[in-house]
Amino acid sequence: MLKAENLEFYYNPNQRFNIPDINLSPGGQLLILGKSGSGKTTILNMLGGLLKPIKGEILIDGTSLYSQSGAALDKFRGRNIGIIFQKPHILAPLTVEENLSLANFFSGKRGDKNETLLKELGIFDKRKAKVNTLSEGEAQRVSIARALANSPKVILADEPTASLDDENASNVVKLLKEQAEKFKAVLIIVTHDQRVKDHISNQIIMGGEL
Ligand SMILES: Nc1ncnc2c1ncn2[C@@H]1O[C@H](COP(=O)(O)OP(=O)(O)OP(=O)(O)O)[C@@H](O)[C@H]1O
Repeated sequence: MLKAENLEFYYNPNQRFNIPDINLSPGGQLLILGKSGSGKTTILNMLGGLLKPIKGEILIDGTSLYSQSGAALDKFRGRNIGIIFQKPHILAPLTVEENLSLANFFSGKRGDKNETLLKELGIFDKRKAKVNTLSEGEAQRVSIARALANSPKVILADEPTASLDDENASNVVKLLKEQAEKFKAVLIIVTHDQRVKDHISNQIIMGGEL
């Protein structure tokens, strides 16, 4: 389902990242741990189709991610990959449901499960609220709903618990796992948050520079 092989990347040649291979079946989960600056966001961006590796290949359902470019890659990403960014990438002046509709629009998929998703994430009552009026935890759940709105095959989350208290952190990881299991999606979480460690047993540690 998701394979990353022989990936190489550097921003400058003196700082090369040591990137482990990844091979996950549908429904597979992986936690990528590592200290700040070890390259966690960098690898997530590569897996998410946002940063082309210098060498190596990423395969999603047999399709080589970076054999596509431009609009084709954008479309593939919109249909197959849901990314939860470290800082919620949601449009603050829009309402919760408008943010989800926008995600559906860009991927060309129907938003027939938006309502269910909002209910499951506990933000259905806030569907008419503008995102800039929500608490941080609620905004985080909206960004999760938006990432999941197109039933992606791959869910990538970058430090999804960083700004949350213990209870919300645990809830967010459980929600991500539940949603991934429900749709047999691959789930990859990158974090340095030790609280997430107990939730996903399949783990790799980024070793930083070579
Ligand atoms: N666009 C860029 N240009 C140059 N260097 C960069 C760029 N983005 C990141 N870096 C550097 O690459 C290293 C890894 O960054 P990255 O954001 O992947 O780490 P991280 O493990 O996600 O860190 P954190 O946990 O603090 O978010 C850092 O030293 C960072 O300064």
